[in-house]
Amino acid sequence: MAPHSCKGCLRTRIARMAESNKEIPMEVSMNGSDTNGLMGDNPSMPWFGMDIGGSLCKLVYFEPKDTTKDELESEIEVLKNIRRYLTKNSAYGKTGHRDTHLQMDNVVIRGRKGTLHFIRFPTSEMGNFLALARMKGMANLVTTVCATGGGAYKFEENFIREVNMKLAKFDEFDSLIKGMHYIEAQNSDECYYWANPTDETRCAKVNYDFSNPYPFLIVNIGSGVSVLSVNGPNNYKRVSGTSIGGGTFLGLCCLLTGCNSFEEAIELATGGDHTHVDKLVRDIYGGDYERFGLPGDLVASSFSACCSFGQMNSRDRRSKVSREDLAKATLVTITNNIGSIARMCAQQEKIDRVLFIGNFLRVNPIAMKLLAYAMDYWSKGTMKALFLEHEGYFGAVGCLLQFNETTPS
Ligand SMILES: Nc1ncnc2c1ncn2[C@@H]1O[C@H](COP(=O)(O)OP(=O)(O)OP(=O)(O)O)[C@@H](O)[C@H]1O
Ligand SMILES: CC(C)(CO)[C@@H](O)C(=O)NCCC(=O)O
Repeated sequence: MAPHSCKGCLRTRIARMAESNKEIPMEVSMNGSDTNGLMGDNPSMPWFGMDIGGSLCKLVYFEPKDTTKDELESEIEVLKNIRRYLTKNSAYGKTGHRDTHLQMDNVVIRGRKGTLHFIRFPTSEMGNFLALARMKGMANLVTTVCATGGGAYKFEENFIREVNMKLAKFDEFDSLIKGMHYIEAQNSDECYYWANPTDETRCAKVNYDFSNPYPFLIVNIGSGVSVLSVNGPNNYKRVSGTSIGGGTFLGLCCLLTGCNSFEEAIELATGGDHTHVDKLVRDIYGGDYERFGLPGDLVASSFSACCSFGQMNSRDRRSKVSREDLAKATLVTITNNIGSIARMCAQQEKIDRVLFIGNFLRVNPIAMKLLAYAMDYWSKGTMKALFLEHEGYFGAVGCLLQFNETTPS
């Protein structure tokens, strides 16, 4: 589908309103000037980018701040209400959240200056989201929304049927990379690494200058994990992936501990000790396995302490394991596995900087520090784990940027 140009869009809107016998609002005038915040060849407001993933839907909303008094006065009520609703609240229903700490002011998109707002909700709530969008009058706008992620395909029909919205679909990895470069260039504090990741007293986030990025590896930890080798702005390939990702962590943690949310899982893990659950090299060797550089405190076998006969029999040992320990062991198991795949991919691609992103890293310093340590240790200091503040939002930003730039599918 070719993206709308301003006038084409206006024509389509009027035609669609006429087709559906809707009253054409006064604000859409027939002389070709659309007063709903349109300028030049830009698509009509509101500008959204959506990344509809397997677990979370990420919604980026661009709020124009350069609107003239005249434009503001003539803006239709529905648009005003949507802007007010999105920007004055930080929670939407029971499960929608705006990450206010990530908000970016004074950004320029397609020549318009404004603020980027970052909103997320579980993809399982898509039905409620569409009902809310309808209630807020979105169905009367006849607008196109940029979308990426698997859900852009899965829910395309629902958007048309329920809110009269067309999805301009963009590839999830093209969007991810474009969004990542855009945000990184706007925000000098975006990229960082963890210094002294294993020392609680000295451990710190340190700013990293990523202005000369190529080549680098992206490890996107969402529900599943994708590994991309990036050699230039439009030159990348997906080199690997694993189904054992953020969704696996949350699923297993809920099953093992009875917790009900990602936040609860992370909170439990923070108070846990994985060595009560895992078998370490020292449990097998009595110390380090020096010849092959395996330190005694390395996990030799995940989750296997609970089923071995040592000083305690397995049932006694299991009864001493807390929910916190199980959550921590799950987090360590999944994270180490991802770290190991990342390192092998980096080695194969001859890349030394690995950018870990995705919402699995949200409020999750344990995983970030483990990844930082693992990359450094196993590469003998030659590889660096990097992180970005807007960890899970790049796809949504990237597809918003591509609107009108290329022809979406
Ligand atoms: N509030 C939350 N609710 C659910 N999962 C969360 C939450 N916060 C962080 N997560 C973690 O983030 C993961 C989803 O990350 P992300 O949004 O990057 O991926 P996705 O786009 O849903 O998945 P995919 O790209 O595989 O389709 C979850 O599996 C979970 O581990
Ligand atoms: C299927 C996607 C790309 C959807 O974002 C992601 O969940 C993923 O990369 N999963 C891992 C698939 C695999 O390589 O085993």
